[in-house]
Amino acid sequence: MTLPTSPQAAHMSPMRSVDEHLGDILRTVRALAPLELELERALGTTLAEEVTSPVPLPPFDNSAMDGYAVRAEDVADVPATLPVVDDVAAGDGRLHALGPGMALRIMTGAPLPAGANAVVPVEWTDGGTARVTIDRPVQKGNAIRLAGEDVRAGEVVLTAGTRIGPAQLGILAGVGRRRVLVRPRPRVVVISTGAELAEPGTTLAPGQIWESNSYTLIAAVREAGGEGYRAGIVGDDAAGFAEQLDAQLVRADVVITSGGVSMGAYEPVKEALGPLGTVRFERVAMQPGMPQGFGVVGDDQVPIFALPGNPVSSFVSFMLFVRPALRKMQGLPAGPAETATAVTAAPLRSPAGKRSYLRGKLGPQGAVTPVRRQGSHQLAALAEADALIVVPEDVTELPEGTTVEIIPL
Ligand SMILES: Nc1nc2c(c(=O)[nH]1)N[C@H]1C(S)=C(S)[C@@H](COP(=O)(O)OP(=O)(O)OC[C@H]3O[C@@H](n4cnc5c(N)ncnc54)[C@H](O)[C@@H]3O)O[C@H]1N2
Ligand code: MOO
Repeated sequence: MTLPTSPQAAHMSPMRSVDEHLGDILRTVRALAPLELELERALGTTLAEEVTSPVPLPPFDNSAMDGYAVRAEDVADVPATLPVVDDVAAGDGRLHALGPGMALRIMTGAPLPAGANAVVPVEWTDGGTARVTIDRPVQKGNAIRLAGEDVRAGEVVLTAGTRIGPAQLGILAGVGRRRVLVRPRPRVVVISTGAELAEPGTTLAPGQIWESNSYTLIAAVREAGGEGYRAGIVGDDAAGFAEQLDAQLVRADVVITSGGVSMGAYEPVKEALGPLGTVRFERVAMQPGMPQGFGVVGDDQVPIFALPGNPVSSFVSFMLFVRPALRKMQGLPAGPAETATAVTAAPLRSPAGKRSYLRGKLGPQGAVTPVRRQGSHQLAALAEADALIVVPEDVTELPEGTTVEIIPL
């Protein structure tokens, strides 16, 4: 049997910067076409229209409390006893009018009767049903919610590009909408490659490890607003990978692969995608995550991210490159991962010529401590971290007490 040969390191092109690679990606991906969805399905999507209210909100003047609708003038001298002429409950569609010297029992949300200018909370009265004695005077307008004081008719309540969360769904329903035009959540298929990978929950055979990247990546996809699908494990065979990719393309807006992109003899992703000419494999000047592939595949030109297999590398690559792409597809502002600043609580080292994303733990007073294990395979250390510490390409050593950029996780 002839073993496949490794590509020759001598012919490698220079590394691209993180910013150049992200630039290529953001120039390639497009916002997904808008789609009308029922409200029940719209959580987490991004609005693709401006939403206005067809009516004022509240639509009519109404009571903010359970109590009695009165004219404030009639209860200026207390105690005041007034006849209770009727009851108005929320949802009462009758036209009520209040004459001088009278009171109407009224509930929260009920329409304010014509002629009334204040509501006395029941707690300030004897609670009478035929006659009521009121112990405290009220100001005009007390406990009244005026029509339009939340939203005027025709007013914009949500602008295009707004991410729909629970409160946004509430106002959509509140202005009477059943359906809404949104950019959908991108459907992202994750394919893990590697002959050594076994499903978690199974017994490990010699040479095997449990597959973890797809779980991390799918969770990260969900947090970034997408729908993640795990396509399972493909071995180190390029034909098997190509077949799986083909089968998955029908349901994917984006494909992420992990593994099979470095310099080994068995690199199925590189082998299958390289010849297509639409996916570039490059070395990006970063640590971890140096080997990266990106391009488009299939008739629909589906963006594909071929991420390195090391667990920390694939996660960091997701945060730097895939997340901004998913944001752009959702019509959200997309650019480099957002950073904050922190002060190092220990000295740091970083390779020359590469931007490092060290795993760190945030502490009190804006301090960040690098976690003890910084290997690309050290997944437990990643799980301990809550920030990536960014060390620029030209910096190799940082003393304790240096202000650094961090990417909160
Ligand atoms: N001669 C060279 N070797 C390597 C280079 C290089 O430049 N020259 N780069 C190294 C770097 S950096 C990285 S990162 C890795 C990337 O490798 P691949 O993307 O080809 O990934 P694999 O070789 O398949 O796997 C790497 C590592 O990660 C483990 N792995 C893979 N997939 C999973 C998964 N789904 N769940 C958990 N763990 C996974 C795999 O077992 C390997 O240990 O290449 C270096 N080598
Ligand atoms: O660049 Mo690889 O991503 O460290 O281990």
